[in-house]
Amino acid sequence: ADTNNGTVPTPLTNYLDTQYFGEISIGSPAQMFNVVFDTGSANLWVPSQSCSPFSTACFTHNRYDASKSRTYIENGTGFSIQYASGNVRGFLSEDVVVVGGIPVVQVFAEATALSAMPFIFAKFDGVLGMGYPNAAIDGITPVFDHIMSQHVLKEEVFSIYYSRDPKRSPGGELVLGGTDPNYYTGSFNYINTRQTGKWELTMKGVSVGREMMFCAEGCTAVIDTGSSYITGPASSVSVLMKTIGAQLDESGYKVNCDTVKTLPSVKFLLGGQEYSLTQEDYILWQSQIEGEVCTVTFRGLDVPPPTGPIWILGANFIARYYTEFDRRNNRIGFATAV
Ligand SMILES: CCN(C(=O)c1cnc(C)nc1NCc1ccco1)[C@H]1CCCNC1
Repeated sequence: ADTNNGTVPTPLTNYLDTQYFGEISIGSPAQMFNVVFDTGSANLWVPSQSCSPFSTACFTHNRYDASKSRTYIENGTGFSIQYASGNVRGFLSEDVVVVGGIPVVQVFAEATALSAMPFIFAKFDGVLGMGYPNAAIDGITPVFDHIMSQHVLKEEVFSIYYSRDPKRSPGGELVLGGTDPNYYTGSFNYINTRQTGKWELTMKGVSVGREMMFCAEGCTAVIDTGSSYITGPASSVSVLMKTIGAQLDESGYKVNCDTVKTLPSVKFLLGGQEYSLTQEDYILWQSQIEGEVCTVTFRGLDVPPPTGPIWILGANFIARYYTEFDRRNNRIGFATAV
């Protein structure tokens, strides 16, 4: 692919500040899919033409049809991925996948069963894992690793911009091979990833206002471009929510919209820098039939040891801090998003 100076931008769609996805193609002729570029996982899956009609989540999305692709290569190995929020089952296939105009021959999963929760709410069809190879199920080489081995990228990095304003276009941007100065200001602060071969950092504390309330002894922060919210250990998040006067209901933590302007900043101490989120950044203000609803974009999630306890910094964090994922130096860079 003729990549302009070795960096390749892909525009992303922003759905309600909670889902960001971009278009890829699989097969010849091209079959188009909307996928989440997800640093929290390392496999590519899309719904399959052969999914059961009873799998509503599968049926309501674009589906890959191997019989219509002349570059399809059969594999058939079983596949199953388990997220905290749901699961995906299917089988492996191989075909030409094009991301940002760069073609790779890729082993991916055709999903034949998608759990209704949460995928009936997905505006995207599938997930393109941007994680490290050792996080990939079935030992499959991830898409970005195939792209790196083509030596078409200026740098072995990729960057993510998520817009905060649903009306703003583009809703976001993935850059393969570099960063896009149009979407950040100032310089990057870099933090080395832990040796785990995952996009995770050591966090030195979480403060509310001026008080450090959590993770003072150090904890793990996963930078997950595929998660909408920030999650932390349920006990910590419930204390944090009590501090800001949020109530938990069936669809998450809510605050009275009148109190939003008085809410404190929440700060994450990473690599000697404090990354602050103001109420602007962590409150999702939605006008619904019953009036204004203000959702706090934090969720409690207990990840069992040895992986957990962890904090997951998702889209609401990335929307504030433009993020560069550096595979060459195994580090993550943050700059203030514009
Ligand atoms: C994609 C699966 N994920 C979701 O959190 C998720 C689930 N279900 C829906 C409907 N949306 C999700 N993410 C929307 C989104 C897009 C970009 C930012 O957030 C996570 C699972 C763990 C690894 N990381 C990804």
